[in-house]
Amino acid sequence: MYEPIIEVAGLAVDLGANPVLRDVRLTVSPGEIVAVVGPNGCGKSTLLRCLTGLQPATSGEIRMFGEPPADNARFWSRVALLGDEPAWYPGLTAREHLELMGAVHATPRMTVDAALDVFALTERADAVPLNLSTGQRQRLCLAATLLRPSTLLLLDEPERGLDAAFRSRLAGLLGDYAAGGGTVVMATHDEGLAAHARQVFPSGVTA
Ligand SMILES: Nc1ncnc2c1ncn2[C@@H]1O[C@H](COP(=O)(O)OP(=O)(O)OP(=O)(O)O)[C@@H](O)[C@H]1O
Repeated sequence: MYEPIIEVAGLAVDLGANPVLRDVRLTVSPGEIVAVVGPNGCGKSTLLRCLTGLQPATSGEIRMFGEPPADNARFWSRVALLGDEPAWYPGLTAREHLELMGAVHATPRMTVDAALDVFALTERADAVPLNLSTGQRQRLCLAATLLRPSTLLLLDEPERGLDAAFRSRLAGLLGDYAAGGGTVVMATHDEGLAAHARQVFPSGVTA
């Protein structure tokens, strides 16, 4: 049976007096990779926040896995979010941050050593995040997001700080995730990442 993971209809969001989103329509099926694209300020991050339930809609309907998004354990057991850079735990190394992620999830998608390898952090595993470069910190964020079990990735500008080679590698990693049955929705300015995805504008118009 056809069961979309995400259904958005008539979504409108006002932030203060600012009409940010109007009449957004979006349907996402399992295994899809969707890139939310468009210029700065067009509402990409706002749409992603609405999908998590962290941003209330002014009007319209959002269904995630068939029900309204809810900030609860059941929702977050299926959804892995990459948003802004997180607050880091003082004194914990890159490896220890990943070990924490592995420890709180019964079935991580990969081992810590594999995540360090995939995200090219093995040589810097014993550094604290604040002593990593911007791109290395972003790779650590991505490693933590991909290590935890999920069926839906919501990624806000996953390319932030990454060099061209790693952006290309990321496209492959997201393709592998989708090939394994996962679904990806990302806001991105990266044409390479978007080229591997179905592109939508926050206005709901398909590219
Ligand atoms: N708290 C707020 N009050 C009023 N307007 C806001 C608020 N937060 C964001 N906005 C505005 O909402 C609009 C959409 O912002 P959003 O971050 O969703 O855009 P975006 O498409 O993700 O942009 P970018 O490509 O720069 O990341 C912008 O015009 C922004 O200035």
